[in-house]
Amino acid sequence: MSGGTELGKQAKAYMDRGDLVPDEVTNAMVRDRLAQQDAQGGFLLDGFPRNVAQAETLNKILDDLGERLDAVLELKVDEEEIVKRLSGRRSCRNCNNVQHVVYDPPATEDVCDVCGGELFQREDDREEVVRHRLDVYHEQTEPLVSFYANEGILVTIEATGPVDEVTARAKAALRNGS
Ligand SMILES: Nc1ncnc2c1ncn2[C@@H]1O[C@H](COP(=O)(O)OP(=O)(O)O)[C@@H](O)[C@H]1O
Ligand SMILES: [Zn+2]
Repeated sequence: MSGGTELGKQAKAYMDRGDLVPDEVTNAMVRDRLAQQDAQGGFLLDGFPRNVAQAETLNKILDDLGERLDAVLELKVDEEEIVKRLSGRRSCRNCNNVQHVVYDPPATEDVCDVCGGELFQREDDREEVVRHRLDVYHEQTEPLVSFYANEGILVTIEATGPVDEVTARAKAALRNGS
């Protein structure tokens, strides 16, 4: 979410607290993005929808475009593992590379392996905020599991383990639709 605009500043305040940005903001972004040329041959949405209202809006947007979702992928991970992954994440101020203090430690502490820029911890990756994001998930996002199961397009995988294994599991599950 880039800097200066009033809307950007408002959104950042929600994000830093670990709350969802208001639906008007995200819905408009998704509507605009899906209308662009390169989305016509297919698209993958990551982190949207995050609540039932967004899911209903998404169905309307897709109806208007004459499209529909083929699959919704649910990644299941133990909660304490999620806390470890996010609270140990470090992002580069310069090139947006993402590393992890334990799982992908930089050669020099707090220095990006890719560009030598400074690694920092996102405000919302602080442990207290991660735990709040999990509460928000259970309250607002988890209902989408049954929403999409009812639509018959939910695909669930266990997302614990090495990145390449989880990637392989996701690809296989999306091919088989189960
Ligand atoms: N669909 C959405 N609706 C509302 N806010 C969102 C949505 N997606 C992302 N955000 C905002 O952006 C923040 C960070 O997004 P998130 O997907 O958790 O980041 P990451 O995938 O990098 O961990 C969220 O906590 C929330 O404030
Ligand atoms: Zn970098």
